Amino acid sequence: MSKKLGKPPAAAKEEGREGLFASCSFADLGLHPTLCAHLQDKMSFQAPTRIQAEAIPVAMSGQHMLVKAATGTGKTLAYLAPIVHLLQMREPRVERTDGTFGDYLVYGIAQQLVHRFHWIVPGYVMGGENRAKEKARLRKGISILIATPGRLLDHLQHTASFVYSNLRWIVFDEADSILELGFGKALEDILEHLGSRSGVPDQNKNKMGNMQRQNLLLSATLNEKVNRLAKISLKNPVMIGLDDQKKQSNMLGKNHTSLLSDDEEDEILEKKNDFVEHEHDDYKLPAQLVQRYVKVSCGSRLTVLLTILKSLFERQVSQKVVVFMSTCDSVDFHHTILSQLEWSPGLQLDMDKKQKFLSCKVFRLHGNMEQEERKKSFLGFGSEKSAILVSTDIAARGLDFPKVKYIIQYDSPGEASEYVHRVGRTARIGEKGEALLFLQPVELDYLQDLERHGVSLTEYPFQKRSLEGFVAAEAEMKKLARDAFCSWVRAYTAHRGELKKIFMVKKLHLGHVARSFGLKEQPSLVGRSHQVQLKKRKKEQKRERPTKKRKLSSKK
Ligand SMILES: Nc1ncnc2c1ncn2[C@@H]1O[C@H](COP(=O)(O)OP(=O)(O)OP(=O)(O)O)[C@@H](O)[C@H]1O
Repeated sequence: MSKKLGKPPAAAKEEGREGLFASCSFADLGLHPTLCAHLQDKMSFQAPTRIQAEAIPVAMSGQHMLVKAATGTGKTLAYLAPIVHLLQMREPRVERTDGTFGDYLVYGIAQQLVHRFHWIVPGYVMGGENRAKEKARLRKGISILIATPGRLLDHLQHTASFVYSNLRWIVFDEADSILELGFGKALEDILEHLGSRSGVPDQNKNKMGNMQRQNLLLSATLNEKVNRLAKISLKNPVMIGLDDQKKQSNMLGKNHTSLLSDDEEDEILEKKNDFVEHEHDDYKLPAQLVQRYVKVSCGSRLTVLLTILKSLFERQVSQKVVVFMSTCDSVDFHHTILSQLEWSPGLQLDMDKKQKFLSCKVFRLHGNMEQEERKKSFLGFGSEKSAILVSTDIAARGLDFPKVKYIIQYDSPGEASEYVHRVGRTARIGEKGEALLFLQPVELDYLQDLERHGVSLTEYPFQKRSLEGFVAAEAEMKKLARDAFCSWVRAYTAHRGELKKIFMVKKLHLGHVARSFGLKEQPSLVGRSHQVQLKKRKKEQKRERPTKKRKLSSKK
């Protein structure tokens, strides 16, 4: 799925933008004037973000690079701009028959970036499509190729017309996710095939003169799992965003005076050579993102979801929300509920007066949908001013929908890295954004798991809670609530004979009744008349019990 380039947010909150943009210009970074003009005039990018200002010169210098930066800070352009810069400078001009120069996982952004340089051709091979069509595209020539690992390896092994002898850059965007998806072996095979494993001399002589193959590895959630990929693909990389960690220059050699065995020493050395250390496994999130959780019992989840969505869309005319669910079936069910649920807002029960509970458009996205349907949802949600997207984790990574203000995680994501990418669909490029995680009371320990990765959430002041707080804070209010609770139960008990079979006081859950009066607990100090009612209730219950026993024994 492609990324989209948005214009810089004119009204983005200053606190979000503070520290996001660098004080230099794209030209200061050494990018070609035509490219700088294109970035500014056609894409409305006035200045580079800090991560771009750090990474672009490194990528242009030919060094390997490892980048960890928060979601929505412009990592894509950080590697793509230098690639396009170097390709458009090439003399003689890049031709389609020269084949592929860079592999990376983003297509839409590349299309916009090369607009002024028509001789540079981006393309993709991502699976889910006819292999013959992909082969035909590769035969014609693609200068910048976006690929999924499996499909790329397949073409490297089986498509004779795929020219990659000029390959100069290999970019692993969302490196940790590629590994989590089980593509570790495919990546190793790709690097082997391209002769780009460190320690192995380049097998394919590069027609770009003395240019070295350059590998770049990026993510907002680089964790220790990427160490193996980093070790086999990067040689003396420049590390960006990992500054509080040990730099590679600190790497130590083997200590021959050590009392440890060779195996133990090797293990320690292996750990010391790690690029990303376990104890610094925290993730990068946009500073302006507001993160909260709401504690909801399982039975109230759907009601709370509907209430929150309703209030979000009533609060603001234009509102874009992504709701994450754990499975495709759940997405289908909730998408239907959210898009079709009707209600009568007043007391008018006349069918004609019914209207949609949520008036905005609702889209869905998951892996079991046809490619065409997915594309439609993706483009539809992207272009709406006010809409909901119900999705599985398929939308969690890399997708750049403009103006998403709210992320709801109806089901927990599991891995903390997935949490970070889900919430990263909002608060992009300095915009404001909020995220809400649904947790059942028994799931609250998950918060500690997130804390271990430097992710902290506060509790969402859901209406019910603030009502309870309001009642509890004022003594007078509390008395009113208690009295109201007692008289309500009394009135319930006082239904006349026949109706008692319907309004059965013994079936009431008094704790729930108390909550309906804004009381956290059922009042224990109640008036005399209520005590009488309770005694009556107990008596009735007692009278009932032997009857049941009698019935049971008579059945035997
Ligand atoms: N210098 C810039 N000025 C204004 N907008 C920019 C700039 N660079 C990138 N953008 C825009 O910022 C948004 C986020 O960029 P991008 O998708 O590259 O972020 P990212 O860091 O890769 O995020 P993620 O980790 O979620 O994939 C995009 O809409 C992009 O067009």
